[in-house]
Amino acid sequence: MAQQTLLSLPEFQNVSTGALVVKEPLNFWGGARVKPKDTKNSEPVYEPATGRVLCDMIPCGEEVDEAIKSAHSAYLKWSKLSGMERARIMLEAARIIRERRDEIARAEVANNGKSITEAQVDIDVAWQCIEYYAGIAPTLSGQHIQLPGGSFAYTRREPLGVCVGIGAWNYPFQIAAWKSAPAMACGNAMVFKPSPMTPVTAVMLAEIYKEAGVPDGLFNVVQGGAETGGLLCHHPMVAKVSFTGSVPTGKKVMEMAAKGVKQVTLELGGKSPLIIFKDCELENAIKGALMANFLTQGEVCCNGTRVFVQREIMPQFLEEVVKRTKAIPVGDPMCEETRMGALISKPHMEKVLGFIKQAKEQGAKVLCGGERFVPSDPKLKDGYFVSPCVLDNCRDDMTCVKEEIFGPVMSVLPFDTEDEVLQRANNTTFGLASGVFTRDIARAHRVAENLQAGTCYINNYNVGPVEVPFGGYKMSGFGRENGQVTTEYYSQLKTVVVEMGDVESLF
Ligand SMILES: NC(=O)C1=CN([C@@H]2O[C@H](COP(=O)(O)OP(=O)(O)OC[C@H]3O[C@@H](n4cnc5c(N)ncnc54)[C@H](O)[C@@H]3O)[C@@H](O)[C@H]2O)C=CC1
Ligand SMILES: C[N+](C)(C)CCCC(=O)O
Repeated sequence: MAQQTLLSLPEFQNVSTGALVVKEPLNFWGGARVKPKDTKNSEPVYEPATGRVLCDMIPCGEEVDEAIKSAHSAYLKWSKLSGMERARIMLEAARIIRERRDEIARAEVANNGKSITEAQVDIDVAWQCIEYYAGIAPTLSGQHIQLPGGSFAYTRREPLGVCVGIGAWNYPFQIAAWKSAPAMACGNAMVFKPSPMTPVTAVMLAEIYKEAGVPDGLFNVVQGGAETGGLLCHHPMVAKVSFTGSVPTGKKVMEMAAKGVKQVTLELGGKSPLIIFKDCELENAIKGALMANFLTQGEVCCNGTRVFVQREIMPQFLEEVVKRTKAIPVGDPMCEETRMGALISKPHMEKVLGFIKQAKEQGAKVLCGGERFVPSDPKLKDGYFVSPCVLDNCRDDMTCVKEEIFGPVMSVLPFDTEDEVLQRANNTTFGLASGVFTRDIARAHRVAENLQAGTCYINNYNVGPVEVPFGGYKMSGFGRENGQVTTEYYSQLKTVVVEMGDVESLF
């Protein structure tokens, strides 16, 4: 099969698994792709569905400084525009993403391994996020405060300056949009570092912003891992770091940012509870449990992986969940019929399989899946596929119930009473999301109030409209993404006090 590169855009729209090769530089600053200075630390990036090398990720070293300076010069121009002017450009970017949706989705699939159907939704969420913050940009305003004697004060909502975004590999394009859209709406510039495993699509977003008319340097992409991330977090010209990833790395980012007293948003992992009461609408609860566990091969931070089911309905619940889990079409992520693609990497696949093995050793029962899956298509034989797994006989003290697996593994736990299940659901250091299925309206709101998590879904799971704030409690992080409130995390308030009379001095 002919190899296709990102430059051949018309063919790219039909690119199939195993065919894409990315050769262009993946850094972007000053309004253009930038070749890395030093290729010696280059790392191969794999296509998860085939195990084939897709491109090389060449980490940025000292060039990070150029990207940050480029962002700063753009910030000086962008921050002087009115909200309406910024909105017009952001709306144009959203329009271009809509137009190029399938092409971006295909690149995302080749790099991440998730199904094309999901990738298309992710790209839709990305343009919706930019559109949403374009709408908010002109509404940003301060307050007028009347003081005695005709004096007054007013507040100005001002940008922070250069913000850094550090992304994870599970939603590469969407995370870049979730971070850049509110940052730009508030008048900031951004330097974004994708995960070294998913370097391909963030730079497409950079090109789209440029085409839409942002000043050169407003949204930049630097490639790299921990070292590059460290350079960004330590840089004196950076005002804020917004991070998505694991708890241990989040702590390091916070420590580095603390040295420069930089603001931080941390969007970390979870081990979220989904509570299914016997009075639920069972069909919806089953669908909810599947949505809570199997999107993006289970590699979703807010997944409801501890599924608490009231004992009386456990048999019906398990029978139906297992039947539908077994029926999930796993395979070529570029095919429209596929509902589950490949995990991000071989080591990650092995880690997930290790969790399942350990769960069995600790007494859990595998009701289905949990094995490496080799699709019949020979080109997928080295892909990182795992059959979706449902674990029964789980106890709260098992590793699979306590730790984030980040794979297609649902742990099911019986419960008897509301008080008991709330106590067990909250018995975790995480607090990203939670869910409850019940027909009892009072119970639903009581449970939502008592769950210690940044989000509680009532009678659904994993819906994420961009209008709604998203973020964690406890060790799942702080700060929020999406929703109106996120402008507060990308801006600062200046108070201006105006004296209309004479100065009354004590001296
Ligand atoms: N909250 C979420 O959405 C996600 C959570 N995770 C969790 O994290 C686990 C490991 O995944 P990783 O991608 O390895 O997560 P990670 O936390 O190591 O990496 C996330 C990002 O931080 C960067 N980074 C790593 N070390 C850094 C440092 N010292 N300074 C600054 N930046 C640094 C990485 O290059 C990447 O861009 C997963 O198995 C999962 O449990 C992973 C991805 C997303
Ligand atoms: C599943 N969704 C889209 C609602 C949230 C994804 C958040 C993340 O894992 O970065």
